[in-house]
Order: sequence, then C-alpha cells, then structure tokens
Amino acid sequence: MGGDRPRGPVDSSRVPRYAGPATFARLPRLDEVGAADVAVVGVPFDSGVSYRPGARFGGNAIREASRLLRPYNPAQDASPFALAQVADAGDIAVNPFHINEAVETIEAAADELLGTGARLMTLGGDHTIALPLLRSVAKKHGPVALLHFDAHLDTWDTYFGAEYTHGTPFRRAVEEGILDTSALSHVGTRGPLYGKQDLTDDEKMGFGIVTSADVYRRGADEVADQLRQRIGDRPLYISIDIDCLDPAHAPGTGTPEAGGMTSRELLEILRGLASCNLVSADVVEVAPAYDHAEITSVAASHTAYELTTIMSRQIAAARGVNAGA
Ligand SMILES: N=C(N)NCCCC(=O)O
Ligand SMILES: [Zn+2]
Ligand SMILES: [Zn+2]
Repeated sequence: MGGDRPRGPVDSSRVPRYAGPATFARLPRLDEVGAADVAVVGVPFDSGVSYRPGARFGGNAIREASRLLRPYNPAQDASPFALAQVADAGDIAVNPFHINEAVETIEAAADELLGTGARLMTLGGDHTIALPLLRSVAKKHGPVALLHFDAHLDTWDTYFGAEYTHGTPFRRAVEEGILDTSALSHVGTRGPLYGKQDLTDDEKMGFGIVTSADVYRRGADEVADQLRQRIGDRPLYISIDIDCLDPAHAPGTGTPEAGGMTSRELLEILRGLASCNLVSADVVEVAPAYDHAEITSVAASHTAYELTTIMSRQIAAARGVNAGA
C-alpha cells in the first residue's frame, strides 16, 4: 500500500507449498504488512445451524486448500496479489455459547477492518454471520445490492423462536433496511421448502430467484449478464453458501441438497461479474468433517480467489493501475 508494491504470497518454487502455517493463498498476515486493501478473515462460528454442525472449521480448511492457488488468474487476466495488498487477518474470536454476542462481535470486528479502508473476504462459519457482516458493510456504503448463492433462501423468520440462525439472515437484513431491495438475487436455489408461502414472502422482500436448473438451462454467461444488469453500479455484497454447489462438488457442508450447480458454473458466473462494484464477500457453510479429499474446501478456495481477484482489479483500476498486471 501507499506506493509500495504489495507483498505477495510465499514463492512455492522456493518453499514447498505444503510447508509452514496456512494463510489464505500463502499470503502475508495482516500484522506483517500493517494494512491491507483486501482483508481475508476467518469466522469460526457455527452455533446457528439447523442440521449438521462443523462450519466453525471451514475457514482453516479453506486456508489449507488454498495452498495450491497460484498468483496469476488467467480467467480474469490479473495477478490479484500484485494489484492490491491482500492479507490474511486471522480469525474473529466469537463466543460459541451466545449467538447474540457472537453477532455483535462479528459486526464490531468487521467495522474495525472496514474502517481501515479494506474490503472483506470472509472465510468459514455458518450463514448466520452474513447478517453482522452486512450490517457493517451498510454502515459504510448504505444499503447494498446482494447476490446470494445458496441452495436455500435463508429468508425464513425464526427457528425455535430464534431470530439469528443460518436460515434467517436475509430476512433480518431486509427488516433492518440494510439491503437495496431493488437488487437482491438468490442463485442456485433448489430443494424442498416448508410451503409455497416461503417463496411468496421471499418475493415480497424483493428477491429474484435463479434456480440451479435455470443456471443449467440458460448457462453461466446469460445468468451473469442478467445479474450484472440488475446490480448496475450499486455497491455489491456477494454471499456464497458453498451448498449452492451440488453435493458432488461440495459434500462438506451442513445442509446438502441434490441437484446443485457445478463449481465450474459458480466460478464462471463470478467471472462474469468482474465489472461489478464488489465491496465485500463471504464464503460460508464449509463443514470439513463431511468433506472428502478437500473437494469442498478446494472449491471454496477457488471461489474466494475469484472474489479477491474482482476486488483487487477494482482497487487497482481506481488507482489507475492496469488490471492485466
Ligand atoms: N443456510 C443454510 N445452509 N441452510 C439453511 C437451512 C435451513 C433449514 O434447516 O431449513
Ligand atoms: Zn444453504
Ligand atoms: Zn445459506
């Protein structure tokens, strides 16, 4: 930052990529570089789940799986870690026994990082964490456009009377007025619901739905074009529940649903959104205990790589640096 060249990842041709502690993409820690344009941060929290637990371990599993990422991203013709300082900010220490306190802690930690001027790339945790992250982003940017990749709507009201769960963050966010309701989309939606009313309620909140079957039928490029038009130049938050992918592409998750997108479709849609004003993003619901051969965490690490590339290119473009560096 500040005129200096960004410090990039450890050189895997000199230090074996499987050696040493895992940071995202082998990038420096935030405390090693002082400040970052994109802060990658883990949120080890899964006390909001309705089925299988384990997403508290997602962030570190994604970091481990990200050891194989290389510094040049040909799909976006960019070297994301040379264009901007991306650094691993470690984990937010959240209370696993008290959801309301955890939500407050996440919001405060996000406020602090966003306050330094960084954009956030959050790894791990269950979907509950999207609410405090959106609260924090909206304090900075006003109500944001939301692109939500998920098998589920996550606009349900309560579970067991609880307001903050992984099935309810986006209803809370709409109620709180922190989303721009003219640009809300779910992508990858599928699977059984509690009733038709789930869809009616969701539509009333302003969401449009691109089901996983729509992605299959229409193709990633057309879907990305349509989403880009809906989003325009609004500040955009992308929330990716890894269960948007088919269980074949992401078995390591808590509430798997058959008939999902491929990892290729997800990555291609994201690349098609490279011109959007992406202010922060999360990748949630990676539960490594159900994973095999790192299938899920590799998919999640590549997903976070595309998202950080989008952010880095935009930061560089705003500084007048050619993105194809
Ligand atoms: N956000 C995720 N992954 N799942 C929500 C599922 C809510 C339910 O059990 O009905
Ligand atoms: Zn889900
Ligand atoms: Zn979800």
